[in-house]
Amino acid sequence: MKLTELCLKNFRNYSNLKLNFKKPIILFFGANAQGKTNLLEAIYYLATGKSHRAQKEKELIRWETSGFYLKGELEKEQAQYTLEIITNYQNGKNKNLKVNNLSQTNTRNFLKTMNVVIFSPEDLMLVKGTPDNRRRFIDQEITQVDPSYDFYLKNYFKALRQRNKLLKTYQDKNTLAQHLPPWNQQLVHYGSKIILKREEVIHKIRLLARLIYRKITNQTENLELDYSPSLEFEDCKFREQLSGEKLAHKFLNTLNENLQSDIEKRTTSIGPHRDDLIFKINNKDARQFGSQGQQRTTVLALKMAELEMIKGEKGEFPILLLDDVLSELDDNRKKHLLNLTEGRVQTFVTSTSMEDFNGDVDIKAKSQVFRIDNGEAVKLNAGNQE
Ligand SMILES: Nc1ncnc2c1ncn2[C@@H]1O[C@H](COP(=O)(O)OP(=O)(O)OP(=O)(O)O)[C@@H](O)[C@H]1O
Repeated sequence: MKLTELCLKNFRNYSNLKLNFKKPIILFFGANAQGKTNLLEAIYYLATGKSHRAQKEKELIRWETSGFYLKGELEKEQAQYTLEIITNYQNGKNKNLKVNNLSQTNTRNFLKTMNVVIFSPEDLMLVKGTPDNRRRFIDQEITQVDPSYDFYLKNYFKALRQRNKLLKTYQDKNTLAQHLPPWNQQLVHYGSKIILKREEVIHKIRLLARLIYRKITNQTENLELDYSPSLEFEDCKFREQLSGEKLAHKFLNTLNENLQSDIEKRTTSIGPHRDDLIFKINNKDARQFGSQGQQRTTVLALKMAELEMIKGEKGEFPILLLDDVLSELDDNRKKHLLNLTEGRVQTFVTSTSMEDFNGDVDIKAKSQVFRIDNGEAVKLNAGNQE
C-alpha cells in the first residue's frame, strides 16, 4: 500500500499543508523541532486513530485553534481510498472518521484500511525498558491486524480500573469480596481473549524475527522471543491446547486464589496487564546480557518481523515510518532494513542530517526529499528525481 497524498490542517505546527508522494522513499529532513515527527505522527494517526506519542488527542490540535483535519489518499490492492479525520473541540469533543467520503460509525472499518509500522528511538527501549514498553509493542501490532482487539483491550482496562478502584477505596474488607465478581467476570471474558491473541501473534513474530535476526548476524546468533504471561497456564502449555474456555476457567480460579492478597495489596495482581515478553540471544536473557548492538539488532529484527507479519495477514506490506532511527543503525543493519523494504514498502524517514542518507546505502537517488522548516515543507531535488 502507499500513501500518495497527505493533507494537514491545524495539526501540531502545521496550519495548512498538502504533500504528494511519488517515490518509494520519502525523506523529511531539517533542524530539531521543525515538524518532521509531526508528519509521521499524522500518517500514524490516519492508520491507527492514535498518536504514537501523545497521551491526549487535544495535544495534536494546533495551538489557539479548536480542531484539526487530516486527509490521506491511499492506494491499496489497486483501489483508491480517501481517509479523513475531522476533529472539533469547540462544543465538546466531536470527531468524524470518513472513508471515501462516508462517515464511519464503526471505528474498526476506518482502522482496517491503512497499516503502518513505526520505528523510533524509543523502540530501542523495547528490550531494555519496562514490560509496559513490550506490552505496548505487541498490542499495537495485534490491533493493526485485528482492530477488534482494541475493543477487548479497552473493556479489559475499564474493568481493571473499576476493580482496582474498589480494592483501593472500599473500607470494609470483610464485605469487599462480594462486590468483586462482576468485575472478575469482565476481566476473565476480555482478558482471556487478549491472552489468546497475544500468544497467537507472538508465535508468528517469533518465527519471523528468529530468521531475520540470523540473517542480520550472518547466521552467527540466535534470537528467541517468548511470551511470559502473568497467568501461568502450564496445564495447557502448548498453544494447540490453549482454548478460551480453559483459559477463562484458569483465570477465574487464579483471581479467586489471589483474592486475599489482592485485598491486602489493594490491586489486581494477575492478568494481561502484567504480561511480558522475553528475548534471549544465544540462550541468554538479552535484557541482562545483551550488548547494545545485540539489543538494537533485536529491535530491528522485531520491526522487520512486524512488516512481514502484516504482509502475511493483510496481503500487502504496511507503510514504514522511520523516525530519526537511521543514525542509530550501522551500515550493516541499515542495509538489511533497506534490502527488505526496497521497492516493496513505502518508507517515510525523518532525520536532522542528510548524512544519514549517504554512505554505502545511497537511498537519496530513490527518494523524494522535503526540507521541513517551522511547519512548512519545501520539496528538494534529490538524485535523479524530477
Ligand atoms: N499542538 C501544537 N501546536 C503548535 N505547535 C506544536 C504543537 N505541538 C508541537 N508543536 C511544535 O512542533 C514542533 C516539534 O515538532 P516535531 O516533534 O515534529 O519536531 P522534529 O522536527 O521531529 O524535531 P526533532 O528532530 O527534534 O525530533 C515544536 O516546535 C513544537 O513547539
